[in-house]
Amino acid sequence: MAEPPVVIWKHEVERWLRYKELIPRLEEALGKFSSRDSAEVIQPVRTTLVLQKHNGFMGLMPTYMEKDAVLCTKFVCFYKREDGSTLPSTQATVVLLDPEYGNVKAVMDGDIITRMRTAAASAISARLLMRPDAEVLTILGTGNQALSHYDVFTEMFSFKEVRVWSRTTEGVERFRHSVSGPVMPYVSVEEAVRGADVIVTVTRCTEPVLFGQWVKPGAHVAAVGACRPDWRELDDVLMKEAVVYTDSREGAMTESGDVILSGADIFAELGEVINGTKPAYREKTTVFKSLGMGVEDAVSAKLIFDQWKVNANKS
Ligand SMILES: NC(=O)C1=CN([C@@H]2O[C@H](COP(=O)(O)OP(=O)(O)OC[C@H]3O[C@@H](n4cnc5c(N)ncnc54)[C@H](O)[C@@H]3O)[C@@H](O)[C@H]2O)C=CC1
Ligand SMILES: O=C([O-])C1=[NH+]CCC1
Repeated sequence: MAEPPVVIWKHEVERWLRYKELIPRLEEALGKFSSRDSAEVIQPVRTTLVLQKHNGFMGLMPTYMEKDAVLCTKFVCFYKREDGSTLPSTQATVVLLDPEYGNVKAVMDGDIITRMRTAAASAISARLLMRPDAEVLTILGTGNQALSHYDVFTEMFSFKEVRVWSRTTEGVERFRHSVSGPVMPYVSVEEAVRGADVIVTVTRCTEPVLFGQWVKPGAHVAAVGACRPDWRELDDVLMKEAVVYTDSREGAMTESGDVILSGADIFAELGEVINGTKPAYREKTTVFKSLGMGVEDAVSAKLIFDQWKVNANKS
């Protein structure tokens, strides 16, 4: 008989999920996804329900990795919050199942998973697409994703300068006091991004906040927010001038306002660069349009569950 499911809450997810182990697994999973081999990864574009009354959405993100025996789904609710709202803008739960029996093995907090795997995917994009001599990183936004992106980008790379922008002085000050290293605060987007080699956009904007005319030629942009077909973070100039990479073509063509409304071409998936089937144009201006994929949650959940099991058996 199947064991009852375990519940792995936030503090345990924080304990067992580490960028050092997550990044190589994520990179491998992105490559498997882009190989379109159904024995490696089956992951449809997420199903999204509109929560009209609450100005939000629920995404259901199932993934099956036959060879790795991983069956997983995430439920993620995300909202277009009013300014000043204290309600969370994203909440997620991850469910790991046994693919043979169909029983639930674990229910996990999905917030930390979402923060870390999203930041890790952006860091992989930067490792592949930024210029090797990149010195200046700018983060637009100061919320949860901004914090996880700061952590992994400063852990993986040695930027000489890290800048952060928020619409308010309080936002940048809060961010400055939450991170463990140096950061230069900005309240003008243009000043924050002029001369930057890498720009991360992690806002809840629905209209463009980053304009191509401010972006240094050859810069790399990891665009993480704007995950609805009518939401934008980047303007048409940037989308059309840059070489556009994404996590999933189907996902981007269905959900990304930056791709759909600008009419920009998608050059490649990150997994195709990892697999060596598409080039990384480091010397050109590049955009990685991230929507988030179930396979990223699945490899994170397996990593956490395996570590949890080893350690539960010890005690
Ligand atoms: N690509 C992916 O895999 C994922 C994308 N996301 C998206 O990333 C974005 C950030 O997520 P979190 O950091 O969790 O949200 P958050 O609510 O913690 O932070 C959002 C940030 O955007 C700022 N902001 C809000 N409205 C704005 C506006 N109109 N103009 C400029 N800045 C504005 C807020 O002040 C805050 O700094 C959201 O759009 C979310 O949907 C979240 C999870 C995964
Ligand atoms: O992949 C993900 O979890 C999300 N993408 C956009 C909002 C949440």
